[in-house]
Amino acid sequence: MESMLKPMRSGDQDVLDKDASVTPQGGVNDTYGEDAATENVAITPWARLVASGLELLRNPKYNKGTGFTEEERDLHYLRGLLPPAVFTQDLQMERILNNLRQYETQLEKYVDIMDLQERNERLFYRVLIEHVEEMLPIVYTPTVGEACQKFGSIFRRPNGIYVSLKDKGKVLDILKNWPEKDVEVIVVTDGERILGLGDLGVQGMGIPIGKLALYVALGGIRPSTTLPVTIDVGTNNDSLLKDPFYIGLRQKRATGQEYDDLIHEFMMATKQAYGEKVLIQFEDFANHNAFRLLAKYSATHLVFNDDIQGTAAVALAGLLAALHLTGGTLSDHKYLLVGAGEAGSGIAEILALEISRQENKSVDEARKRIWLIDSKGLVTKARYESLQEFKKPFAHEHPPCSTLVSAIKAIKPTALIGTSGQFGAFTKEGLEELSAYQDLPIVFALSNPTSKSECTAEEAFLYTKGKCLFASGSPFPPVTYGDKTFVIGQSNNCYIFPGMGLGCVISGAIRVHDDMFLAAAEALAAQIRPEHLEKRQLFPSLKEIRSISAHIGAAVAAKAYQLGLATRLPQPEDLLSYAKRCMYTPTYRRYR
Ligand SMILES: O=C([O-])CC(=O)C(=O)O
Ligand SMILES: [Mg+2]
Repeated sequence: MESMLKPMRSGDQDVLDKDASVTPQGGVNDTYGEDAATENVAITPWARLVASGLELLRNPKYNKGTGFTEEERDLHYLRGLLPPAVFTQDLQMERILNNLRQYETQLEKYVDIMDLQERNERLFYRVLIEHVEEMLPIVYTPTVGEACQKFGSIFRRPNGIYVSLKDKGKVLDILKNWPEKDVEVIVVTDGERILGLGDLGVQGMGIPIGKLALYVALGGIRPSTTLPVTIDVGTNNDSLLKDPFYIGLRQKRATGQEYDDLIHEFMMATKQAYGEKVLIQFEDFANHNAFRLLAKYSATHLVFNDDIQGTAAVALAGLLAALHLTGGTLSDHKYLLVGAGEAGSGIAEILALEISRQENKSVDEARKRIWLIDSKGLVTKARYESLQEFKKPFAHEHPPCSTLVSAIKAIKPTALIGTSGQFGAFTKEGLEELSAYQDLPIVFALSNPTSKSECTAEEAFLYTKGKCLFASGSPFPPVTYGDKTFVIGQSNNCYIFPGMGLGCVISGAIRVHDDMFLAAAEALAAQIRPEHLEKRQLFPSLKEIRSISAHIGAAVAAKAYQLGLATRLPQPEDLLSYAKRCMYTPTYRRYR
């Protein structure tokens, strides 16, 4: 009795440590080893504090600036730290937009609006959500491309996690430095193929930041659960290596085992830190890594590659919408994909899969409608041995064609889909040829940003004499040809990934299945109405994107449940209304 009451002396701890039956082991969720730690093991004293005063104003997650009410100013030690006026969020938004519209360049607008994200997160998302068509070209494609090119010069406050070769063996520790422990969506790049702009090294970070801003604004994912990551293994971009303001490792890209080891450590650390259900979106990796990493980690992680699968699903949705105007089915068309990288082969594969489902035939049979042309010409059987794996299934028997025009003449495609990253690849001659033998040729110029588009919207309508069904990856204004004005649908994966993320999160999916992308594409295509088709608009307006994302999220979640990949049980009865209810809204909360 007496011994039980004796206070423990420090020496006793050593006795306890030696006795496995009483040494604390930590629970299953003791990711950071805090519970398992003994007196001899160091841990970090993480703490959560209630912010007040100036700290509250400097905390973007909670700051409301002039939006704090009189009562909140008293309660939270803010009185005197703010000018006397109290603004509504509406008025604050108007002020932000007024300022933004004064800037002459898009890059200035980018810097200004991203600064707002660092000051007042809710106001930032309110502006994005309510002015999505105006804001997307700034925070996202095309301006984000320029922002990445100049990321070192415009760098102000860091956002997200940078994992570099210097951090080998410490990636889990790095994740612990991120203040949020409940992470649901990660977008990760290694910066090697940023849009169509090539290797921008660590400066590719603008892309994960931009994509995740869209996950929140367009897909309703909670901002605190998003994590942008850039893995810096060096860059082969000589001008960046010479740029004094470059913010990454100043070395050539690591490859092989060294590269694979760092990626693997990161992938393992994410699971350890955030569990099985964290969604990881691979973004803007170069071809030679993109396909490999996707194949490798699809089996063990909740991952997808946006440039392969997201772009493919959005293009498929555009093609399904186009059928309303051309008539017939997907298998009545013949597709020529210009550029056979991630997007090109992703589109080819999803198309083949959808055709095989619709027509009840084999995927191989369906692939016969689909042709690829790359920098070496038409992908044919004769080139089989030298082709990269992902192109081989589309190598058909055919005499060689070295130019696009000769391929169009020979194949006579009804849909021409560009993912080449080559500005001007769709020439006047090519488009004229394409429209010579059909009434409504489908022309998708998907390369980003605008400076890499295969043709402009105007060129597409001009050279096809107003016949084409056009969509582009980057935004274009409406085009008037003759007495008709056409609205240009943006075939950009931003229609798909936010809803995909929402669907995964609300269902607690543990793997991404191709059928979830088919479901997403069909859900997007179902949003097309006669008023869109009248203007030959193959994608609904981005103004409706939150509702569209909810539909996509519900369709993706339904598929995840159907496939047994969902863990959030029981399944909600009405997935659409559940998806809507789960979406983040940026109105201010009242603080007590
Ligand atoms: O970011 C975009 O606009 C679409 C995309 O994934 C890319 O072009 O790599
Ligand atoms: Mg991309």
